[in-house]
Amino acid sequence: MDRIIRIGTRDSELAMWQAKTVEQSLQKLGYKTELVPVKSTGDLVLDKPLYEMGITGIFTKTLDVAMIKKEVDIAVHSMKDVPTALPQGIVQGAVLKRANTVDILLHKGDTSFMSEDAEAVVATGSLRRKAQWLNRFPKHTTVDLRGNVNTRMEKLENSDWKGAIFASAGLDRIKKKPSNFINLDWMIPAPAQGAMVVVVNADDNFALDAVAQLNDYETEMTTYIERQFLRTLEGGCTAPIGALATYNDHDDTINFKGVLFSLDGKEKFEVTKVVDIAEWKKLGFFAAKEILENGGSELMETLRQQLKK
Ligand SMILES: NCc1[nH]cc(CCC(=O)O)c1CC(=O)O
Repeated sequence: MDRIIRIGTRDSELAMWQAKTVEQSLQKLGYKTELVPVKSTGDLVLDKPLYEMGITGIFTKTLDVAMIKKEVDIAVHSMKDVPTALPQGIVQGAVLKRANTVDILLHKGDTSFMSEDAEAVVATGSLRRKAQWLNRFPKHTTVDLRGNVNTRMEKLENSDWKGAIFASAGLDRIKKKPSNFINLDWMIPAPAQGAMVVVVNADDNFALDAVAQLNDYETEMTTYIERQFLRTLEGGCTAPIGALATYNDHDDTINFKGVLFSLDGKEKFEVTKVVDIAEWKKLGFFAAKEILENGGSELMETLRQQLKK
């Protein structure tokens, strides 16, 4: 146990909280650790929408390089920011027990704009959130909002927008969730939202053994289903896709809901499934196939054209 496990992390408040949580768990198991904060391009490049940069791995790229160069031994990520295909030589070591998966709207006290016929401006940098918001509130407009959680809250404060959309988990973790929020329980979260993943160099058995002890099997399974759905649909583009799988322990089943939207939110494909736990390995694949075979593949092709750089 003498080796020090170097934990790579982005340097935002949320990322640091997540990495420290992993660090504490490893220390409790008796491991020596060191935190290595790294600035990532996701924080640095803020003048262009993320999807225009053509990389899904915008948040993870810098840490991937640090891993491959063996500057760090493991890295902690918000799992929803991690591309479905990991770089060669890097493997998933553990998925931590999932937190709240819901998206929330932060507002400024007045929520009367949340009606069918009101006009309002709501901020989000996510295509998935934008499409689902416009699907529900067709008369609203959305504006792009990026940066880490803290920056986005500040921008909302200094704007005339009615509200902005966040993942509850991010604000809960850094204890910055204000009282003026609404749970968007109708919005389907990003695949793996609310889950943290620890990635490890594939040839590092010491770190693999250490990290494996942090894995939560239920979260590993449900995020696998959601990311398989995403991977089967996406073909390498950041489309408006949501997915949520939950496990019911009373009858040993999985509930799954997956959605695909057009950018303006007007077109919507949805699949809902309840299956026996024995069928979990292919659930995401079959759900995606169902959408693709019912018109979803045409929409995916349109999205690929629209999002192409
Ligand atoms: N894309 C940024 C990001 N990545 C992970 C989280 C929060 C934690 C999570 O969703 O797991 C956030 C912030 C947000 O979406 O508001």
